[in-house]
Amino acid sequence: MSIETPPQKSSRVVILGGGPGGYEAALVAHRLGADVTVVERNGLGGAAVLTDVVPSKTLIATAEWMTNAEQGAELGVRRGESRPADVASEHFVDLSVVNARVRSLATAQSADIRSRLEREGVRVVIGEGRLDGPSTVVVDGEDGTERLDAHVVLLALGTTPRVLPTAVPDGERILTWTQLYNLEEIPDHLIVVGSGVTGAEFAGAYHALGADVTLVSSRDRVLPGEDADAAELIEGVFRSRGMRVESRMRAEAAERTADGVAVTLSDGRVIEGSHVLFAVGSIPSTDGIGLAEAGVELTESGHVRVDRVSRTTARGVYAAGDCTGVLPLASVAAMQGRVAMSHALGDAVSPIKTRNVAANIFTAPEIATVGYSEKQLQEDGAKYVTATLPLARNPRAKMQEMHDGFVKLFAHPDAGIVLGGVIVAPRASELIFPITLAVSHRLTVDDVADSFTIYPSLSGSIAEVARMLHPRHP
Ligand SMILES: Cc1cc2nc3c(=O)[nH]c(=O)nc-3n(C[C@H](O)[C@H](O)[C@H](O)COP(=O)(O)OP(=O)(O)OC[C@H]3O[C@@H](n4cnc5c(N)ncnc54)[C@H](O)[C@@H]3O)c2cc1C
Ligand SMILES: NC(=O)c1ccc[n+]([C@@H]2O[C@H](COP(=O)([O-])OP(=O)(O)OC[C@H]3O[C@@H](n4cnc5c(N)ncnc54)[C@H](O)[C@@H]3O)[C@@H](O)[C@H]2O)c1
Repeated sequence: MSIETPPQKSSRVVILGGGPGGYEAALVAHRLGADVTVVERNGLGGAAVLTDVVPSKTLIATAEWMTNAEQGAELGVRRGESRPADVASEHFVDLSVVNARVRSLATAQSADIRSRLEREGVRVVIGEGRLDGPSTVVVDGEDGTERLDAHVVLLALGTTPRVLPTAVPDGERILTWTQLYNLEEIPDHLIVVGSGVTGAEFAGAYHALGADVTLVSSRDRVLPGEDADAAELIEGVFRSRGMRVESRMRAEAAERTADGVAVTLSDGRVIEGSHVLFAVGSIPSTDGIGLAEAGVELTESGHVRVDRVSRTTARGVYAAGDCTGVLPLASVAAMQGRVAMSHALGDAVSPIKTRNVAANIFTAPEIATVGYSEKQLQEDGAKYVTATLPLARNPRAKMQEMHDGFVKLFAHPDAGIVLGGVIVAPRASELIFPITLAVSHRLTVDDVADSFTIYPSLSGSIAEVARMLHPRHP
């Protein structure tokens, strides 16, 4: 694919949105010689830092500790002299302390990003921005209204939680995930509606923190978009730990009761809990800010239509991140933003390849994936071979009492090129990298199998699965 790269150094760039799609782009544009302004209505770092990635993964750090503590008994850990008590029961979580830590980490990271941008010479304007045509951004800020003319505009607007009109959040009992971090006590019974990645992560985390959890899942199984074996395993783990999963069920409405919430399900039943969390998807923040008037075309779902170098349909206007609906991950948002600025400012650029993106679901165990999924390979009618090794066969996993998980690889049957992989394991997010390298650089299963791994180590299973896929030519 040939890409025109107009030389536009010393351009004025205005970026609407200070999340990963926006702030990473700002740094690149500044380095490429542009005069850069970032307009943000909340805080730098965006939803990623203030309400989504950073707070959820910080909360999950405590949940992970609790999950590990539960395993202590199996490893022979006892508290006190020869007292065979269950270690987990000796610990409880003080949610007010956990959430204070979550909020302070998020605020500090947001402040760090702002100072980094300003130190490098990027101007930050706090206020609500909108387009007035393709090359002017109008900001309603603390100091009144300001018009910013730009050669290049980047829309990095992100999304906000989808809200059901029959279950309007009140921030106390009926919640979106952005409102969870003010809770002072672990809910007695948290009903989580939606079993996508957000719902599954919070359901797992709150269960580990000590809440009773009911997960309302509209599909046959939780995590419908993920590798089927991985999703089935996680649902099994959820159930075996005592979580209730209401499958093929939708929440129709939620209302407050005297001491909690009542959630009406699609089969007419009403389930009661102390709190309900709605994790039913997100809406792009693209409405009412002059996009259509400026020639920026939106898709039916309200996302900004972009090509593989992040151009919108309006000349000089680019878009990055969740507002494009390409792949809602912080890493992808940042990559789209960098690609947009490199393209706009005439630097070398390669179009985004979402095939190489690694992603992780922070349940316990985690699910990490990279490259082609089995579903994509089947839909494309691609030739592939696959092998899976249960974690329980790995010596290190046995030593650590890790029972649930596996390593799975997909490869081309003749050339042996690694096409994709799935790891379900504690800290799978850290283990996936060798497979990411293999997928990105078209390494073969033999390349992976011939590399030394530590004995004993979980990564030994990656080499062993690769060995199982050694192409045999007649
Ligand atoms: C609960 C949860 C957990 C997640 N965990 C992970 C994870 O572990 N790893 C991962 O990679 N991804 C994760 N994601 C996805 C990740 O949060 C998003 O992909 C990422 O935030 C996208 O970045 P962005 O820059 O597009 O948007 P955002 O981070 O949403 O930033 C957009 C910014 O634009 C601002 N804005 C919007 N409109 C205007 C306007 N008109 N004027 C001024 N400012 C405006 C908003 O205030 C916001 O700050 C998670 C998502 C959720 C919901
Ligand atoms: N660890 C991570 O990287 C991470 C974490 C969270 C989110 N994300 C990103 O955000 C994206 C969106 O994930 P998400 O989970 O927020 O949204 P989603 O749209 O993927 O999932 C929402 C789920 O709620 C269900 N649902 C909708 N209405 C319902 C109702 N009334 N009752 C019951 N269920 C209902 C939907 O069928 C869907 O399965 C993910 O694909 C991922 O890319 C990433």
